[in-house]
Order: sequence, then structure tokens, then C-alpha cells
Amino acid sequence: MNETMQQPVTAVKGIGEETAAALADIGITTVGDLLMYAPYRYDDYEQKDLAAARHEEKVTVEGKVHSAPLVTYYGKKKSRLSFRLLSGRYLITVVCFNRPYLKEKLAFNETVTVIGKWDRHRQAINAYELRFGAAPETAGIEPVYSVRSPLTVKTMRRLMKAAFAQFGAHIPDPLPPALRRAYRLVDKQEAVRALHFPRSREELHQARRRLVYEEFLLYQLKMQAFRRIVRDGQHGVAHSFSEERLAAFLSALPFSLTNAQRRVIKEILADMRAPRQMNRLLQGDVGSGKTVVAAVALYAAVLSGFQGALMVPTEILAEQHARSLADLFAGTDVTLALLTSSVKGKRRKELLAELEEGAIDIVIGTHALIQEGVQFRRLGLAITDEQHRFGVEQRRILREKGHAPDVLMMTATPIPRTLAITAFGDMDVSVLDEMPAGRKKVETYWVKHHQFARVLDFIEKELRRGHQAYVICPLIEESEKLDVQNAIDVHSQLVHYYRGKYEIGLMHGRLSADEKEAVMRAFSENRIHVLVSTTVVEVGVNVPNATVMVIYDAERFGLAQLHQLRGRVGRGDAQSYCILIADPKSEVGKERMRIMTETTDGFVLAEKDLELRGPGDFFGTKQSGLPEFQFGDPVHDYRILEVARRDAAKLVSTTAFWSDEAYAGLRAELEASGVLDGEKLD
Ligand SMILES: Nc1ncnc2c1ncn2[C@@H]1O[C@H](COP(=O)(O)OP(=O)(O)OP(=O)(O)O)[C@@H](O)[C@H]1O
Repeated sequence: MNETMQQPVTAVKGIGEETAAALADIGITTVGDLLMYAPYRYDDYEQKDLAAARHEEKVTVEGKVHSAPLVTYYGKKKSRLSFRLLSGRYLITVVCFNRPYLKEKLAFNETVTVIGKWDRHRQAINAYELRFGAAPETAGIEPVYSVRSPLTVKTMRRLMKAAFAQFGAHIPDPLPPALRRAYRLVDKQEAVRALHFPRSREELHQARRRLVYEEFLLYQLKMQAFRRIVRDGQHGVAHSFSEERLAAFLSALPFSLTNAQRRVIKEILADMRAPRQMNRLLQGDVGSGKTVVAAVALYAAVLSGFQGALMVPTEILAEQHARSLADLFAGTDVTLALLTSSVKGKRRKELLAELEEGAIDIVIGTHALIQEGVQFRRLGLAITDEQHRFGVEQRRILREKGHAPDVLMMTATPIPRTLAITAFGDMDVSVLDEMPAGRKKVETYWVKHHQFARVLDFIEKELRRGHQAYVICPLIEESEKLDVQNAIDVHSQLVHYYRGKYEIGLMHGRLSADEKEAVMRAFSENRIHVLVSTTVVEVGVNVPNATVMVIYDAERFGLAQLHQLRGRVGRGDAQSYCILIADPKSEVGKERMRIMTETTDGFVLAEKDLELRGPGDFFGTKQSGLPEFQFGDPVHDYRILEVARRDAAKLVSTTAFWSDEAYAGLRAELEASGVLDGEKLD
């Protein structure tokens, strides 16, 4: 924004102190603020051919009064006025409520313009506005601003006209012509004009496209510039490790890596070799094989003489990861340790001492890892699994336990790429977008509660084949106690049903860590055939022999959570099944069940979830942490967002961007935001 735009609104002719105060009330203080104050919607007064209008669509029709108006009164003060209108070749009825006085004004053959809702079946318009005379040529679309008294929409329209007439020609355009040409974007002045005085929907569309791109590009430039500054300013760990030993480790794995795993490992190792601190998010759908990627990174850290830490949200997961890593590192001399809050007393003391001396190479644990007293000798790599469950603060503490160790965050929560780009624009993102070979899609069915007997039969069929099943009990958010009770009830029901044939296990949050561990172990060793559980098994549990996932009251879970639960099966070669038991009442609820049966792609589900529930809900009740934009919507305008991100990355890496006149406008915006001084982003 240049100086002209920075002038106070009183510089606009006709705006006095009073109006200025009213404008300040809605956040407008400068000429620039005023001109960039976008309407929140538009009223469409464009005339439509009634033949093309849909039922209940808002229409504007010009015509001649073709009958004497009729007024009928009902109730105390209510009235209904109607008359016939001849509009082109259509003779239609116009209905107007509670405005009986119009009767006197409506002379036969008089030209009027009617705005209202089209009732296709009755060939009538329910009018909410009636103007005398022809529809003005230019009055197609009128902006509606969000205002606060004493301002009115009408006043705003007038002020905009005045401001644009006086200053429209001085609106600076930060976008260099080359970029505008490349995307056929209108220039800034034209965009602002069309924003306030659009002559057609198309003009408006073009204006919006341009403004959204500019907004996203600036946002991304800030992110990228900020990231460059942070990177250049920090000295992280430059890992250097024996490629041969790493290659030997890879070739000793019980399976060959997927292409996606190979690619992601390459990205991570490149970051680790570099002297700057790694700050990477690894996204991989459930079962895509993130653990082995983590293992490779941890091994690289150990080979270069550092320690590694893997922090996970639950004890079950910590134990499971400790087991899988122990298997993976069996042929090496890596020393592993498990640190959770159940490791107590003498064992804990020893363990902490070993960590501090560096006798332990890799530690796997829960929050216990970030407690006071936990010291590393040389922490070089910190990995967190399921990053949504750890706050930024906890990740920071883990990070600070080393001297700027590399950080890898793993998540199976499929954040749509669009959102990942915006919310995590300051991180590098790797995506495991391929499943290990031989995996079959989990077949998903939606059944009603009264069909439960059939579900039990179905489970039994799978059990006879030697497979196992999970039964997830309803989740009662308000009360853990009821949750547990539910699980106990379902458990005894199943024990009764399968008695003498199969072992039924029970898992819930009230069990002690040892009890949980024992149940999980029995299940993974196939001594328990059906595991009745609350959602504690939601994340990360890996028992490839389990092929059935039954979810009670599935409508109570979010799509992301259902997807996580479903991800507990289909982890081996056998065909797996997910059965959702739900009687949803709402349409959205039904739609969500249908979507679950239609797709197993976590990213598709995440997008759908957003569509159905809005971004805030996807990550639970908390805020999703997404920035808010004035013009753009990161979900619906994701294509533009992606383009803007690529452009921003390209721009900041060129010298031209930092010196050429063509980019002065963009640079000025960056400078004004404080990003270039290393200030934190909002
Ligand atoms: N390339 C591969 N080929 C075959 N099997 C693989 C491959 N990579 C991983 N696996 C196996 O797939 C299963 C799932 O892997 P892993 O537990 O790492 O998944 P994940 O990505 O952590 O999933 P989740 O988020 O659901 O826990 C494991 O049994 C693992 O041994």
C-alpha cells in the first residue's frame, strides 16, 4: 500500500469526522481500508428469462401491470396484495405481503420492476421489492456490505463510489505484470472496481480470482520468507553416517520398501545430512508404513553418533513401537529403551542415567520423555507420532532437550493437502501416498442396530478362518465411566455368544498399564480372538491378523476417527472388513456412513469431512489453527492456493525477487508485515 492509500478516510470527499468514526467502528481507517472492504454478498438484480429460472430462485422481472391489484386482509394487520404482470410473453402473478398501500400506486399498464422469489408451479413471484419504472440498465448486481449503525448499506455504496472516483486510479498493484499475464488476472484497479461495482457475474468472478491469488501469494511469500530466515539463522545437526551400513539395514528388512517409502526416506535423509534443522511433517494414511521410515531415520541418527527419540501419545503405542523397533533392529547393535510413566523406581533411575551417559541409542516413550530429569547426551533426532495429540509446547520441550535436533512429525490424520499447505506452510511435508503391495481394500458395510445378530455371525465366519476381530464400543464423551460400562456390557454379551469357542478380551482406559499391555500382547499373539474395546485402540495399533473391525454407534465418531479405527484392519494380506453399526437420524449422518462405505482413501475422507462439517470440526472441537483469509477459502480455492505456494517458493529463491523493480510491490508488503525481521507469523 502506498502513501495515498494510507491517508485517513476523511481524505475522501464527503467523509466527515462522524462518518469516519462510524467507519473506524468496522475497522476502516484509511482510504485503502475502505477500498478493500469487500461486500459479503451481492444482490442480483440482473433480469432473467423466467423460462430458465428455477423454482424458488430469486429473480428480477420488469413488466407492465396487467390487472387491478387485489388486497385481502387477514389476521390483525396482515394483508396480501396481488396483481397480474405482463413481462415479455409471460403473464404472471405478483404477490406482495403487508404492503396494502401499494394498491393505490399500481396503475394499469404502469411499468414496474419486481424482485422476489419465483414460484414456478404457480407462475408467481413472491415479491420483496417493488420498484416503479424500468430496471436500470446497469443495475445488475449490487454489493451488500456488513455495516453497523449508523452506517447503512446505501451509505456504504455511496462512500465507495466517492472513494473510487477520487482514488481508484492510485490503487497500487503489487502483482508484477508477468504473473498477471501468466494467469490472465485483471489488474488491481479493475479488480477493486468490479468488487464494488460489478457489471456481471463474470466480472465479479474475475475480480475475486485475482484478489484470492494475490492474498494467497502474499501469505505464502511470508511463510517462505520466514522459513528461509529461520533456516539460515539456525545451526542444526549435520548427520553424517555410513551409507553402506544404512543400505545393509534396508536390505535386511523383511519386505521391500514401497516407492513412496523410498522417496520419503530420501527426503528425510537429505534434511538430516544438511546442517540446518529439519522440520518435517510426514503424512501417511493408516497402514502406509510410517514406522519403518521412522526406524531408518533413527538408525541414521545413531550411525552418526547421536541419540534418537520417538514420542507417541499412548502407552499401548509406545509398547508396540518398542516391540516393532526391537524386531527391526534385531540384527544391529542399537540399544533401545522404553520410557513411560509405568517405568518407575530403580529401573527408571537406571534408564535415565543410561540416557544421559549415551548408553541408550534410541528411546521410545510417551509424555514421560519430556518430563524434567530426562536428559540426553546427544539428542540428534526427535520424532513425534500423531502430532495432533501433542501440543506445540510439548514438541518444543522435546526439541529443546537436544541442541537443535532434527524434528520429524508423523501423522496418520489425513490432512487435506490444501490444509497442510496453509496450516503447516512453515514445515516441509512428505507424503506416503502408496500402500504396501498386496494390501486389499477394506470392505466397509453400514448396518442398523437390529442387524447385530448377523454381525455376530459374520465375525464368527472370520474367526473360523483363524482371523481376529475388534469390536469398538460406543463412545460417550461426557463420561468415561459409561464408556467403560458399555464395553463391559458388550464384552459379556460376546462372551456369552461365543462361549466355549473363542476368547473375548476387554480393553478400556480404566485398566492399568500392565493390564493393557497383557491384553494387547494376548491379542497380538492370537490368544484373544475378539477384542472388545473403547477407542483406546484408535491410533497405530498393529495386529495384521485382525480382519474385522466392528464399530458400534458409528455415527458418534468423526470421519477421521472412523478412518483411523478402520485402519486397524487390512494391515496384512487377507481381505478385511469394517462394519459400521449406526442408525443416524440426520441427513449428514447418513451421508457420512455412505461415504465411509464408498472410499478408503483417507485424503478423500478428510476433504469430505471438511465439506460436511467445516474445518474446525475435523480436528476435533478445537480450532484447526487455519489462518483466515479475507477473500480466499483454503478449501474451495485450493487450486489457487497450490499455485500460489509454488510461485512463492520459486520467487523467494530467485535473486530477481529480492532486487528487481517488478517485485518492489510484493517486497513492500513483506516488509510491512515484519516477516523479514524474523518476527513470528500470526
Ligand atoms: N513396504 C512394505 N511392504 C510390506 N509391508 C509393510 C511395508 N511397510 C510396512 N509394512 C507393514 O505394514 C504394517 C503397517 O505399517 P506401520 O505400522 O508402519 O503403519 P503406519 O503407517 O504406522 O500406520 P498407522 O498410522 O495405521 O499406525 C506393518 O505390519 C508393517 O510391518
